Amino acid sequence: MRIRIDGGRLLHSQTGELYGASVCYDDVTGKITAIGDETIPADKVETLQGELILPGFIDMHVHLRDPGFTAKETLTSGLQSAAAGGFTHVACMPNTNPPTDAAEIVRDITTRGRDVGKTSVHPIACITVSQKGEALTDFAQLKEAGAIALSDDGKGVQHGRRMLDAMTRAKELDMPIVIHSEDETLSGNGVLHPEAAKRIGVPGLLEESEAAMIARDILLAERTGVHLHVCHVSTEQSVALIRWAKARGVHITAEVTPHHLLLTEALITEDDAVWKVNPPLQGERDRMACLEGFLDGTLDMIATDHAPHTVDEKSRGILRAPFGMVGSEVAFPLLYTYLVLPGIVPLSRLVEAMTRVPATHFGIDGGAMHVGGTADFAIVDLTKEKEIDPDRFYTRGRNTPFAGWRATGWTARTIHLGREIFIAGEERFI
Ligand SMILES: NC(=O)N[C@@H](CC(=O)O)C(=O)O
Ligand SMILES: [Zn+2]
Ligand SMILES: [Zn+2]
Repeated sequence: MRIRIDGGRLLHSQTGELYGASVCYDDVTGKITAIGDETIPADKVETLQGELILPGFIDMHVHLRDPGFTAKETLTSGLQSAAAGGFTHVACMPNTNPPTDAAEIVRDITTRGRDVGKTSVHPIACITVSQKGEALTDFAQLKEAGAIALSDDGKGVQHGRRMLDAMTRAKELDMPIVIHSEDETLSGNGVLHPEAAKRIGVPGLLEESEAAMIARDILLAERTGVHLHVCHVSTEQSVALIRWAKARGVHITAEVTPHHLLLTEALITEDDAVWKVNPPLQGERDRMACLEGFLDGTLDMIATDHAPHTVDEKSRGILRAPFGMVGSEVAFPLLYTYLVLPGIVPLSRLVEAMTRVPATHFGIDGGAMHVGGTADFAIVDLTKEKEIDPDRFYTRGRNTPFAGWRATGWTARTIHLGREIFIAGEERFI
């Protein structure tokens, strides 16, 4: 059946302007069949009230916690949460139990993810067996099973020579190495930015631990030619190093999270683990450098680092609670409301960083709107403003410091491969 959506607004990929247009797609082939006006023939017509029809969002960094930590999240709840945030593709990190270090685990996530019938999931497999930082996993088998990239996210690969071996092998197989940059000899048992740590009375986590590791891996990426992707960049020094690496022609990409673009350590005035995230919220100078890096393309894409934990775990105080914040459902509304509306970031930059850019760098079929392309849409309502209420989340996680913030730009509907995977207000099935 050919379905035509009238009354929506599209973002012009060249000019960055919004314009009214009708989009027609086939719900059997899952392809866009026409972009034009209300005269395009169709079997069914739906009419919007000026909502944006954006390409489905792509998030290269989520934690779905399945297998092993299903009290925090399941494939079902995590992918439903992603769909509710307008995402049609997510890449999930391997710090599950068991960790994604073997082909059968990659296949299990892919198969069960497909069965959920929501957002597509692309497993990122471990660099080292059990994420122990020692023996390398079998990259060829992991790739063959469908792993999109390799990472030990949650911790960094501490041993330099082993990372060099990993990059050499990954380059041969044309697989990206995705790094959680943390030199543990510097970060130690730190939990917050040193300033905030002093206020709360917990150990500080040195900002330098991030850039130190990025510097090492840039050098190794230059030597090996691997595609190096840097997770959740948070400091001014890291941005400067990545900018330098790009100028040298190193094959490097980087992501920044909504929380590192919007929050700083100065907000942490009481011992509430809702603020605890790795890398930690940094200083205002770091936040501004991330913003600048995001605007000039040094930080290529937005990734949420959606990291759900249980209410119980997050009630243990900053020292004892696990690191992490949820992100899938609030990413676009927060960035739209607090960066695009005040004129800090152009809408076109935000949208490309959540669509075309990750699609291009990771070879995902999506991220653009053109005839013959995949019918993947985030239909976004810019008129409805509401308060962020974690109790209404689709994710099992409630851990967000943005609770109570007002935002607009909520996803009204998400369409993936021509099928509706989310309608605002739909029932949660967890
Ligand atoms: N970001 C976090 O604070 N936590 C992540 C781990 C990670 O992304 O490094 C988690 O798995 O909970
Ligand atoms: Zn990480
Ligand atoms: Zn992560």
